[in-house]
Formats: sequence, structure tokens, C-alpha cells
Amino acid sequence: MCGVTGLMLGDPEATTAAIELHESLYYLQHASQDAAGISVCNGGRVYQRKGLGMAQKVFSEFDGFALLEQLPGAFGIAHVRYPTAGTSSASEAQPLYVNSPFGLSISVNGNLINPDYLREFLDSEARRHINSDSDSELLLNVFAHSLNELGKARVNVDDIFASLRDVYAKCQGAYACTAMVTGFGILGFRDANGIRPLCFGSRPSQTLPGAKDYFLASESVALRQLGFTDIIDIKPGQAVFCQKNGTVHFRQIVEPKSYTPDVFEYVYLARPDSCIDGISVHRSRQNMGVKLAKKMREVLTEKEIAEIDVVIPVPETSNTAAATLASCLDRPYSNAFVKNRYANFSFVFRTFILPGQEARKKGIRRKLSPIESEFDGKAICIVDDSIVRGNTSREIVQMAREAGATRVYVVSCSPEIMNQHIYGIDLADPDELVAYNRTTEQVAENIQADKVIFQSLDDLKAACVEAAGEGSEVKEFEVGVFSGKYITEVPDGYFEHISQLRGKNKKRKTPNCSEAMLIANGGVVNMAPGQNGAQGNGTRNGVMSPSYREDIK
Ligand SMILES: O=P(O)(O)OC[C@H]1O[C@H](OP(=O)(O)OP(=O)(O)O)[C@H](O)[C@@H]1O
Ligand SMILES: NC(=O)CC[C@H](N)C(=O)O
Ligand SMILES: [Mg+2]
Repeated sequence: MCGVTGLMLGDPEATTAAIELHESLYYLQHASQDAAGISVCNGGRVYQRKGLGMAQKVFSEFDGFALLEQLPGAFGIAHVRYPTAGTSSASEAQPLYVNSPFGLSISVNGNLINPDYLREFLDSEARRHINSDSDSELLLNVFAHSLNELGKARVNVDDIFASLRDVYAKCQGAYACTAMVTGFGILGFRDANGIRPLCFGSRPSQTLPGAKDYFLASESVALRQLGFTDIIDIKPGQAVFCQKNGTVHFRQIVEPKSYTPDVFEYVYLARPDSCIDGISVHRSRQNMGVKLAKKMREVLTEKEIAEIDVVIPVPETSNTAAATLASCLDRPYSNAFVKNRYANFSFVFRTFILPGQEARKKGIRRKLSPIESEFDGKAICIVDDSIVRGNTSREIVQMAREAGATRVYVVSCSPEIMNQHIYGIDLADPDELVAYNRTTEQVAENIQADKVIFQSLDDLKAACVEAAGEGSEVKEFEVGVFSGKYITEVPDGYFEHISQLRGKNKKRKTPNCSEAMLIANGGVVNMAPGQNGAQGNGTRNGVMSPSYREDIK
């Protein structure tokens, strides 16, 4: 659930790619809040800036002029990160770079589920040193090794596609990536099940008549906002390479194994103004509201429904579904929780993706406050898109009761989450999931609601399929968090591996030695905060300051 982008400007003399790559990060910031970065290429050299925090923090001192001066180039890639593997240290911020062969950079959205195998392969066979715990560094090095094996001084497009075949063969899991081959062009590719999203669009060059600019992004909103049209989804197992001479090459690298996007994109991850694999996120959420209203009529009596005074969303992902549900039940709708939009700390953004349980809990109270008159003496129905650890609903129910609510129903647009997410969302260990090993009644008791109602999995899938536009090929989804059945095989020991990793990361307070070591990036200018009058963002040359994370504890 990281956000990735890639831009090729059609005018080879242009140096402004970083301006729009930078802008694109703000359209994907909802996906990830931990780190951000941009790498661009100019005259055979890579210029890079990355660090911990949201894009605004990492690029705080970069006005348009500074971006152009320090990140010049006609093409490049960018990333916002929410860690699912490794640590949240600055050294794992992306894009990642490896100098041999050809100078490769990569931005990855997703998660690999066979890191042990890859680490072993890279160590004993490929003889490549891996300097972090990041699974994306593994993927980059598998790609680099395969390209290197060609034994060529210069590669062509066919070589790049041929090497990708090796990535698909070795890397298991979900990934949608943008990559850059120094001096040559940008690449986009997507796993063989299409679990993580990636789309592509074009527009006329603004500086070279007749030429075209090309853009890749995790979500269509980024393309549309930057004026790109003819937006298509990269298909499972497909890649696209945009060469700096203006040519674009599509190639089916491997046969698709399925076409099963992660249903959680529609439930929570994506922006409502995006369209993923031909399915409007907004429309799918409206449908979730329709289906949930039907389920409520099955679970509650007519009298109980008639007695609901007001339907209230938990801002903001559930707003769309809640409004539709209220209209289907013919009950009043109210935006009775107000979201604080103006604070300049990270608590007010998406609390679920904040690292650390305490930070999440604090974040909910700081983010939302009730309009008391909408609760006082009323029977209310609170709608959320999902209930994961139960932090949000527990806190929200308490706030509603403190404000005087007499009866509180909590309804969820998605089913009970009882399993780990292994394809790019760091949900939690099962025993931290509130629905794990609990009946619906026990969940209600745990979050102190009068009743909890979950959407059924069939209805959730139908809500998404019915939101598809003409030509969408998607009929099934990756739904492992709900069903426990994953689209790919899961290697033995993987679940234990991620639990151990979580335990290790929880215990860590200061950066370890490997975080403090920097890769000697031949040719890469990784500008340190503080250079050129910058204030810095808690990192210096990729080393996390021990105190940096204290602001979210
Ligand atoms: O049960 P929990 O562990 O609390 O997780 C579920 C909550 O987290 C998400 O909200 P978030 O605040 O991240 O984002 P939003 O503002 O987009 O709804 C999601 O929308 C639920 O409200
Ligand atoms: N959320 C993601 O897509 C994360 C990408 C990668 N697994 C990382 O942890 O950096
Ligand atoms: Mg929410």
C-alpha cells in the first residue's frame, strides 16, 4: 500500500520531471505516511531526495526552483512508503538504488512473501550484498542480477523485459513497481495476479509539439490531476517501458495467474476519486452501503431500524457508504464527527497506518470530535469501512456515549478481519484483530456497542463487481484477510516470520548499526536535509535520528 509513480517527459531537453513527481506524491499520500522520495535522471546521472515523514516534510524547503535546481531531469520515479517489511528507518525509504548494472532505481508497492529464499539466493548465488531488511531491496537486486547475467555493456528494451521474467519467477507475493534505468527510461510492472494496482496514461508534451509525456501511478487520481488521459490499467504480469527517445513498449512478461485486485483497495486504501481495474472506488463504496442496509434489515427488526435517529460515518473513508446506507434505510444522515483538518502533526491523518498502538489511539481522539447535539438522547448507527484492531470503533463508541447517545449500533462495510494481510498492508498479528476468535456479540462487547453488524464477504465482492464499468475483466478479488485463503501459495514459516518481525520492530527504540550505514551510491546525489539552507526532517544522510519517532509516541 505504498504509492508509486513514474514520469517520462516527451521533451528530452526538459528538466522539470521532479515538479510533477513531487505533486503526484500528494495525490497518493493517503496510502502511506512514513517516508517519501523522488529519483530523477539527467544526462546519465541520478539525483535523489528521500527521507522519513510525509512528502510535505521531506520536501518542505523545496519550492519549485529548488526542485528544478537540485532534482533536474526529464524522467524519474517517486514513492511514498508505509513499511510492511523491514523497518521504518530512513535507509529503507524509496526509491532504492543500485549502481550495478546500469544504475537501477525502484519504487515498490507491495510485499514479498519469500524473503528468506531471496536473501539466500542473492547471498550464495548472486553474490549481492543486501544492506537492509527491506523486501524491495531484494526485488531490486534480483532484477539487477538478472540484467547483469546478460553480460552486456548496454541493454535494450528486450533485455529489460527478459530480466523481468526472472523477477516474476523468483519473487512471490504482490508488487506493482515503477523503476528507472539510468540514462535509458522508466519501467512499470505488476504481479501476475494483479493484486496491487498500477495505471498508465499520456498527454501531449507541453514544451515539444508532437511529443507525448507518459505517467505511471498506483491510482488514477494522480494521473487525472496532472492532466493525463487515455488511462489504462497495467494488466497482471504485464510491463511497460517508456524510453527516453519517446517510444513506449508494452509486453506481457508472464501469463496472468488470475486478475484479482486486493478488495481492501476498494474498502479502505484507495481514494474515492480513483478508478482501479475499471471499478470506480466511489461507486463500490456506495454499493457497500446498499448491501449493508440489506444486511441490517435481516439482523434488526423493523422497529429497531425505525428507531435509529441518525446514521453517522466515521470520517472519512466510510462517508460515501454511510450516506447511501442512510438513504436506503430512510434514516437521517449526519456528519456528526468532525475531523480536524488543520493540525500540523501526523495524528490527524490516517490513524490506522500510524506505527504503534498508542499513537493510533491518541490519533483518533485528536482527529475526531463529536457534535454533541447530534448524539444527545439519540439511538445512533455508526458506519465504518472496516474494523481492524477495534481502536477506532472502541474510541468512537465511548465518545458517542460521552456525548449522550442512548443506543449505539456499529456497522462495518467489510466483513470480520480475522487474518493477516500479506500483500502490502501491515494489519496486525491475528490476536490483535478484534474479530479474531470472537463472535460478533463478543466484538460488540469488546468495543462497548449495543450491536455490531458486518457486511458478508459475498456482498462485499458483489458491491465491487457491480461498480465495474464496461470492459472491466475483474470478477474475483484477493480477500485473504477475510477468508484466510490467499491468492498465492504462502511459503511455510512466512506468518511466523512476519510476527517475529513485528515483535522485533516494536522493541526497537533506536536505529541499529545497519540503519546507520549508508550505501555508497555511486553517482547518486542523496541530498541531506540541512544542505542548501534546509531545515532537515530528522534524518541526515539516511540515518534516523534516535529522537525522530518521539513525536508520534
Ligand atoms: O479498527 P481499527 O484498528 O481502528 O482500524 C480501522 C479504522 O482505521 C481506518 O481509519 P483511518 O483513521 O486510518 O483513515 P480514514 O480517516 O481514511 O478513515 C479505517 O477507516 C477504520 O476507521
Ligand atoms: N506498503 C508497501 O507497499 C511497502 C513496500 C515494501 N514492502 C516496504 O516495506 O517498503
Ligand atoms: Mg476510518
